[in-house]
Amino acid sequence: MMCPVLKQHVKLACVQFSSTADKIFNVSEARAGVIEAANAGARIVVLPECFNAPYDMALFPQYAEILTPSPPSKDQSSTYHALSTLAKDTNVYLIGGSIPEFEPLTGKYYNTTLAFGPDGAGLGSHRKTHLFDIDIENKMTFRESDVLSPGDKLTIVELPDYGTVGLGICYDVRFPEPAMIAARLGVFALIYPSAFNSTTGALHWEVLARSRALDNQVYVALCSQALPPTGYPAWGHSIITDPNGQVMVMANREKAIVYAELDSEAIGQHRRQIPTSNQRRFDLYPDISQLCTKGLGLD
Ligand SMILES: O=C(O)CCC(=O)C(=O)O
Repeated sequence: MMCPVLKQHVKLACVQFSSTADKIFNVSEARAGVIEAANAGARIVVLPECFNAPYDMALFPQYAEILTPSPPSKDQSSTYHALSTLAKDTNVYLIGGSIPEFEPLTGKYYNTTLAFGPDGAGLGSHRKTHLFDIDIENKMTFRESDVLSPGDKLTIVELPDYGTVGLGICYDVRFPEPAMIAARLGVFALIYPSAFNSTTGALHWEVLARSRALDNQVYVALCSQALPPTGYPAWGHSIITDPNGQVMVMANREKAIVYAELDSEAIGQHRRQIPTSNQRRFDLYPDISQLCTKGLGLD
């Protein structure tokens, strides 16, 4: 098992805001938030799930973009390029929330996050692997799979100044296995652009963030959309937890930026104090990080 390494202290920010029907406005909101976070000293900045479009499956195809590093044609808006430029302008590692993706070869749609380095280069992408299909009577029904296809790989991205992070999107946080695999392979943080809702957010948001952190003794960041005046009732409460499962910071439901200093010593310290990572009984159950290497983080 690889020991997670955070090479140096780093300030991480979650930029929480709500998306509207106006893509240009949404991208400008993201830009303003990332600039503010960078000016406050953040070097890893995270945006919410579906930040450039309404979180509404019926509208996904209308907002979806082909994700390509090649320059956009004049009538093709490109969130890819806006994010790449933003990372470069602000000198941050940018985990670009998620955006609706159209894959022209297959005609499929995905919910996809993009990661960029401070030079603007794409570092990796993650297509949501577990689609949000739930039905809680009279409270919350959602079926991403009506429109979206699931991604078929787990994603670990290297941020050269700091180490590696595991990426997931929102509902992915409910699944401990990918988080565990990423942690065993040495990530210092699990990062999930998200948009829970009033029903499941109240039930499970904080406990999921804390569980993934404590299970794996790594940092966890969930960056949510804020609660909009109408439409999808995003839970907000962007949260960063430490490797001991404690909440370092949590927003309310309004627009906000939350910050936490990730300490390069903290993971090792918590692992020495409560050494579950060395006490696993692989004679009784398998080490899933050894079983699953398919597509892992390698675009
Ligand atoms: O897991 C949940 O309760 C919410 C998930 C969600 O909102 C999403 O995946 O977009």
